[in-house]
Amino acid sequence: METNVQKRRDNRKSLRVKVISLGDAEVGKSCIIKRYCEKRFVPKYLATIGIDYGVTKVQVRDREIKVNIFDMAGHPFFYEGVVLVYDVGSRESFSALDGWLGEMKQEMGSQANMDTIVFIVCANKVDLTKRRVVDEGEGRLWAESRGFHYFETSAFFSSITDVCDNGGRRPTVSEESVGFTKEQADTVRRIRNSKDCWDMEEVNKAYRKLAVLLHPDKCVAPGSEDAFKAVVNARTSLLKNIK
Ligand SMILES: Nc1nc2c(ncn2[C@@H]2O[C@H](COP(=O)(O)OP(=O)(O)OP(=O)(O)O)[C@@H](O)[C@H]2O)c(=O)[nH]1
Repeated sequence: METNVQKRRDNRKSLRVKVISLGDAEVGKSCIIKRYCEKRFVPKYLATIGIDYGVTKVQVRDREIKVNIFDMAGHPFFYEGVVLVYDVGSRESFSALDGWLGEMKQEMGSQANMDTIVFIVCANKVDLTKRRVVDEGEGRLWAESRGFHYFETSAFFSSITDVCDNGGRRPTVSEESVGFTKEQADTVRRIRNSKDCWDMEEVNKAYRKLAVLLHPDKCVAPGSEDAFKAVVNARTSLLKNIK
């Protein structure tokens, strides 16, 4: 028979964490959870109607962690982890992540301490390479500039069983910890999203500053190489037009 001391010791070792998944419809949240919890892929689409759709146990060092995964479903209780999912073939689902974060903050209320929550971003459906429209650099930059962990996932060929190994407090975002500055991240985003022709005056003024900021020798922010090339190309084409 188990003694009380033994029971207390087991309780101390066993932790329960609550995780929610957020993201647009059909990005693959249920499939990721099913795969993680049941180590199998369920290729059927069923619109999520319940709230509790995944329970699993993981061992992290000497601790057993019971992971309960819920969908959003409007239940304002405290979460230790949030899995933000988007479909790499849908820019809309990527752009929607800010809205999901905002909705979550609103739901948690003013006492919410977001710093104690571990955020995981799953760029899902990476197996469908031909329809991919959000590349790794862009997704990683969005996640890492907020101190979130980033994973490329596919319910077909990978799992996110590493997620709980990163448990504990969410790393605070500092320029030292992510390796790039906020200014560098904002500039990479601005340039990569720019569809307009460059204004010559802006380029002439900004080229030197941008080149210093984004040069691959100086900037390790994901996507910075593309951003640097875009700056160089813009300058080159402007110079051609002037000649
Ligand atoms: N190719 C591919 N298809 C996937 C992947 N993950 C999910 N799917 C498909 O995407 C569709 C939606 O998946 P779900 O897991 O139901 O999506 P959901 O985000 O839970 O959707 P809601 O319940 O509406 O919120 C299904 O038809 C899945 O078979 C993936 O990694 N690759």
